[in-house]
Amino acid sequence: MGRGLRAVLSDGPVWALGAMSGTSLDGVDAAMIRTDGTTIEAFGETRYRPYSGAEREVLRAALGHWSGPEVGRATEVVETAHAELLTRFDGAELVGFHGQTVAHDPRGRGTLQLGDGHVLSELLALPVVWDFRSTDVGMGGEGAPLAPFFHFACARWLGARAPVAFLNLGGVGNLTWADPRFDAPEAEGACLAFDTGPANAPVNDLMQARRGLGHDADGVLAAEGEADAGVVTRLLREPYFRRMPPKSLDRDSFAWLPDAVESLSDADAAATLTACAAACVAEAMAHCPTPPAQLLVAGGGRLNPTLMAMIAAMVECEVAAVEEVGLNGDMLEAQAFAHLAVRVARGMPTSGPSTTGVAAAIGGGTVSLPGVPA
Ligand SMILES: Nc1ncnc2c1ncn2[C@@H]1O[C@H](COP(=O)(O)OP(=O)(O)OP(=O)(O)O)[C@@H](O)[C@H]1O
Ligand SMILES: CC(=O)N[C@H]1[C@@H]2OC[C@@H](O2)[C@@H](O)[C@@H]1O[C@H](C)C(=O)O
Repeated sequence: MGRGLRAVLSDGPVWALGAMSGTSLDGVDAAMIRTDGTTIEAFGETRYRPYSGAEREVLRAALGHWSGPEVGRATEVVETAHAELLTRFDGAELVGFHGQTVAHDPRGRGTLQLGDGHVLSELLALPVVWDFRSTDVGMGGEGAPLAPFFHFACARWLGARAPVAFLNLGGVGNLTWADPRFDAPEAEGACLAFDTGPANAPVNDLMQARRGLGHDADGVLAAEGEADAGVVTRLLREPYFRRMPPKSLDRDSFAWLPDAVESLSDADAAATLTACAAACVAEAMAHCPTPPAQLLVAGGGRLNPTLMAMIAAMVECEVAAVEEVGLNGDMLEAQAFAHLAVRVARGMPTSGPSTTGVAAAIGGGTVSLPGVPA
């Protein structure tokens, strides 16, 4: 049996390659993991391919668009970057390709991740699982977050005996509370997940606009400023924070936020937007069914000491980067889509009522096989 087909048809562990282009628009992460879709057996090679400044501008121009020339140009950037990166890996049997979200409106127009998995499948001569979010949205779910069923597998992998919380601080933040004492992530009560609020994206946009920089490196600028409590309070008064989870956000869901810091100095604006991200996390913790022993943080925001200190000051439990328990905080999302690809290929669910709000646990995603026309 061909390697690719074994990954789809057998039920044993396989090497899966996952790729994620996140809402921060910084680049593509890719990672191998050996899994049967339930149990993580090993973590493998990882690689990163940053977007150039010009590529990032093409992606940024497509944000909020559902079709048109901006989307066409951004799709080309996404496909080229993934082709460059994924052809450098050896030994993968299956690929999970998330693509680039440019628009997400689950209760309205749907969700859009750029990049055609069929093209990638032909190029890599491997089965590619892609378009992970559409089915969930089509069935009434939020379409996000999808990493939670992988976080549940991580909680089991690290041998946790009590509920743990995973926080991803990307462009947007998302939280998973997972109880590893359950057998499966879709079991009622095993997971609760949702987007916490804006995380790095507003700070990145501020740095781009005011300083021509991609982000506030090490939170240095935010540390020099003073947060405007009025802006933080206004954000937390948004109806989103009253909604019970599951719930998800678009990258730029709170479009008024940049204007609210317009009159502040660079440092005060950075401090305010960083405090907003931290306050959203603190607000989110109140939704955990039971207090987790630890808040394990992944995503680029964990490398921002100012943001991490603000979060630690606002929440009750211990806050630690996922590296402290042996995971890779830069690659957790790429690994998630490798794990989820195996689940999709094998007909296992990737989301459920407590992670996306979908009516019943379902497996989203399209499987493209090389040599089989789209
Ligand atoms: N040393 C650092 N200091 C401050 N911020 C940092 C640092 N390193 C990374 N970041 C932030 O993390 C971001 C990248 O995070 P990450 O790669 O987790 O996001 P993403 O995967 O694109 O987003 P999402 O999870 O929302 O899809 C950068 O754009 C930057 O804002
Ligand atoms: C629609 C979309 O792409 N959402 C992303 C985004 O980035 C973080 C947060 O918002 C999360 O909901 C999701 O990504 C992660 C990987 C997820 O689905 O779990």
